[in-house]
Amino acid sequence: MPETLLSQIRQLVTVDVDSMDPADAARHTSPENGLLFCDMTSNQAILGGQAERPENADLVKQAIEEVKATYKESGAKKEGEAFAMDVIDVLTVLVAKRVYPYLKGNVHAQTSPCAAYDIDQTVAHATKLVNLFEKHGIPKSRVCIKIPTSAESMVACHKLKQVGIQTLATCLFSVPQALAASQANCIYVAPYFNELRVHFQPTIWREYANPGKEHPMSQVVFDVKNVYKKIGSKTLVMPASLVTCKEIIGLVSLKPDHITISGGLLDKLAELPPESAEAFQTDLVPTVFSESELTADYLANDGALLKESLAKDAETTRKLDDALKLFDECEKKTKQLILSMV
Ligand SMILES: O=C[C@H](O)COP(=O)(O)O
Repeated sequence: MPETLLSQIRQLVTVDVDSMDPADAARHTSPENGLLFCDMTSNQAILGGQAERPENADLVKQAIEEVKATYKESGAKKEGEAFAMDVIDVLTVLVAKRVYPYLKGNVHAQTSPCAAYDIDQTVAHATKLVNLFEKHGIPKSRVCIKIPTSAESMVACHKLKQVGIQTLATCLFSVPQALAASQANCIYVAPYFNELRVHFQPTIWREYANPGKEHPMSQVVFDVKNVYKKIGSKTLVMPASLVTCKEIIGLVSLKPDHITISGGLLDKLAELPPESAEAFQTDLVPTVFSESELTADYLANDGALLKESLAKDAETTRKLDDALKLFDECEKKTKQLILSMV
């Protein structure tokens, strides 16, 4: 019998840590007993939070020195924002490396929001990140690159698969995005249960008495799972952007493959008793999609069909664009911090 809500949830779904803080990972694992998280997810907001912590100043300085040393070797002469971006990439690896011992799966790193609507830039940034992880001893097979689910990005994921780079389609709010991600052979999709802004502006977060049934994203997650089953997709569903334990219980009732949970919510789950089996059952009914919707090629012509679907879906487009804007603000803030430390 599980002793806590967290241990119960771990029996029902693969739990990942949505944090780059090794203390969060350490509190809920026991490497000597084989209790580990599967993956560690991250994004520009999570990395920025780590970069700002005074106790991580030495890590930022280490990243700065490493980039300067590589410039010396190669003769590169980047300054300002371009230099700061190189430092962010190294810092991402150094920070992720501290959580790696608590994982049996992948470390995740997100491509720059600036690249989100450009196929070549996304491919280049993802490749650069994987190479940096390998340089620091984390093999390609244990790295997953998180890429926001625009049409261009999904074409990039398809290209990255050809060179053995694992990807996750993040900031996902619709079934067509999930179909495109599956066609791109992403290993995961991350439907955002709440739009990213709720973490920056908590007053816009809306509470539902029964999130697993009433929250509009529950139906999307449920439909993605069912559609994937129908088409025999290998892409795994890893919901993200959770605010409460109640949301997590509701999501687990939809039987996702994974769920990524922040340090604060892991702590709360570990303090709560297990729930009844009924709490993890759903009475949602899958939406019916036509054969042509399921088999259409979303990636052809640089993702033309996904572009069309996003153009018709104002809500998904707004949430995706807003997440990219917030990630961009976080990335810019981290760049300023780095430049102030040079
Ligand atoms: O910013 C926090 C949200 O949980 C987003 O999740 P993520 O790390 O999968 O992007």
